[in-house]
Amino acid sequence: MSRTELAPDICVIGGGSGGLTVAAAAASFGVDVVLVEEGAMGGDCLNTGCVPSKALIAAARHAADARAASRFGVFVGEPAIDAAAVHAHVKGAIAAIAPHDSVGRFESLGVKVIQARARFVDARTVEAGEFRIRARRFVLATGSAPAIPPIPGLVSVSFLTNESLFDLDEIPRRLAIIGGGPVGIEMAQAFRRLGAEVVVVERGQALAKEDPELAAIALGALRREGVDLREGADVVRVAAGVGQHAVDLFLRSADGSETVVSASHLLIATGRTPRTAGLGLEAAGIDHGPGGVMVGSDLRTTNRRVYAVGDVAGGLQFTHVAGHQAGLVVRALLFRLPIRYRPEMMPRVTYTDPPLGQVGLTQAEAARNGRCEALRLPYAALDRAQAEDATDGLVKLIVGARGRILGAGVVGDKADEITNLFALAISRRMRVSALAGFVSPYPTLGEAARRLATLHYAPMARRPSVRVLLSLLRRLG
Ligand SMILES: Cc1cc2nc3c(=O)[nH]c(=O)nc-3n(C[C@H](O)[C@H](O)[C@H](O)COP(=O)(O)OP(=O)(O)OC[C@H]3O[C@@H](n4cnc5c(N)ncnc54)[C@H](O)[C@@H]3O)c2cc1C
Ligand SMILES: NC(=O)c1ccc[n+]([C@@H]2O[C@H](COP(=O)([O-])OP(=O)(O)OC[C@H]3O[C@@H](n4cnc5c(N)ncnc54)[C@H](O)[C@@H]3O)[C@@H](O)[C@H]2O)c1
Repeated sequence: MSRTELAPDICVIGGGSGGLTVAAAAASFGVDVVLVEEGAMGGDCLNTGCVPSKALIAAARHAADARAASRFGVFVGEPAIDAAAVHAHVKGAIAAIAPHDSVGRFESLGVKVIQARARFVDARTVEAGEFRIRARRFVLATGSAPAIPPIPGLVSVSFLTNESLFDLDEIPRRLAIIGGGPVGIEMAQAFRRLGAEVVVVERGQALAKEDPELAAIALGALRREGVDLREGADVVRVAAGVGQHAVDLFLRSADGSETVVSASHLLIATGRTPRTAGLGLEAAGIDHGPGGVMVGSDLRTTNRRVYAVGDVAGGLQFTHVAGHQAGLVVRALLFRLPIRYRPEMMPRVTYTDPPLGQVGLTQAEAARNGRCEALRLPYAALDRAQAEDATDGLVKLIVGARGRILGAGVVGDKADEITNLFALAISRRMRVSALAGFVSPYPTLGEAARRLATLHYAPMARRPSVRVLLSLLRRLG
């Protein structure tokens, strides 16, 4: 097959959160960019990840709010759930954002978009459809796919992943979820609120990457809402069920006891596999392993012409991380500025209700690195939380030597938004004095930041030297 030769400045492989950011930013400076995308523009986040999951969570929150309204003296009764309308809302959210990520928009920015599968044929050439692309630099942003665990019997039953879940236009009668990470836990609460019975089977601890004290509050809320969360349980076998039960899960707990969980639907949420297969990475001299493409803190692969960003580069798998890495790569490609990706600065939020946000080090991580102070403020101490009857929450601030803010974690109402404030503090390497010195509007939940900073200084007020100084000043009149 004779191919059309292209020689752009930059070739981006993958049109998801990472790839689109690189392409749009580089094109906005007039750089010649080719973008290759084999599937839907927008990648996982828009089509099968963040956007549909958050749209479903929003619908579910309205159902939960209706149920909880009686606490405030407002009686609306048990909400009726119209599954088709919920599905339409989810698809509507995707459709509203899709034009921003579309081929048309990128072409209008000056990007040449090739809709085909890309594959390296040598260290500086990629083939995609009818094109042969020899670019000055390549950016690999092919994302990740759901990891399917090797559970006996799984291949012979039908199951959902994030790639098929949002096409459901019914609410499962009984949903079993394997995996208690952010995907499993967010979806468990959403489907439970929309009327499904939900069982989550997690072989270790649910939300294990989070501060256990904060995770316990989010998971407690799920359990109170009726999610059957089974931690420390191994799925030893899966088989087709009978009658209403499409699937049976055979579980073994840590104590050796065995149980069977039957469900109408099964969701696999056991992590991700970087999309590296079929990319010709060997031909290009790009080292990779099960965790993804190997990159240094400069985001360069073992082929100096090729950078990798987002899920395919392993590490933290979030849209904002892919976008941030993309921005760093653009700075390097266009302005030759050095890159130093700092994962410790990256915030994350699990969108449970209450949500759980974290940035910087958790208390346990900080303690491993040396002495630190963990300041804690329960939501019950915040007037706004009392007014909202949203006292189920906790804010933690981890402070290191000379008052340096090392980390912060929030679980509670609007923790997702409050995390932004702490992300700024960490990214600017602020000290706790910066949080003590700003005025926060009353009554807000974000006031917690200033209140925690005040707690840091409280012991100082009890120091004898401070008392002596105060009495001296008093005597001066
Ligand atoms: C259910 C779910 C919910 C999530 N919620 C959140 C959230 O709330 N917040 C958050 O920050 N993150 C969330 N994430 C994670 C987030 O979706 C990913 O981290 C993000 O999409 C990664 O972006 P990316 O650019 O690396 O990959 P992707 O967005 O997956 O894009 C990769 C693109 O590359 C294309 N591609 C792959 N191989 C080739 C090839 N050979 N040739 C051409 N094109 C190719 C793919 O078709 C795809 O479009 C969620 C993930 C899931 C599964
Ligand atoms: N709010 C957000 O930002 C958000 C939401 C969803 C997903 N994500 C991203 O997507 C990534 C993938 O999420 P995820 O939840 O699929 O993966 P994950 O790796 O975070 O969690 C998977 C869980 O499945 C468990 N597991 C694995 N195999 C199992 C088995 N055979 N039986 C029982 N349990 C098993 C693991 O112990 C783990 O707790 C996350 O790392 C996150 O970065 C982010």
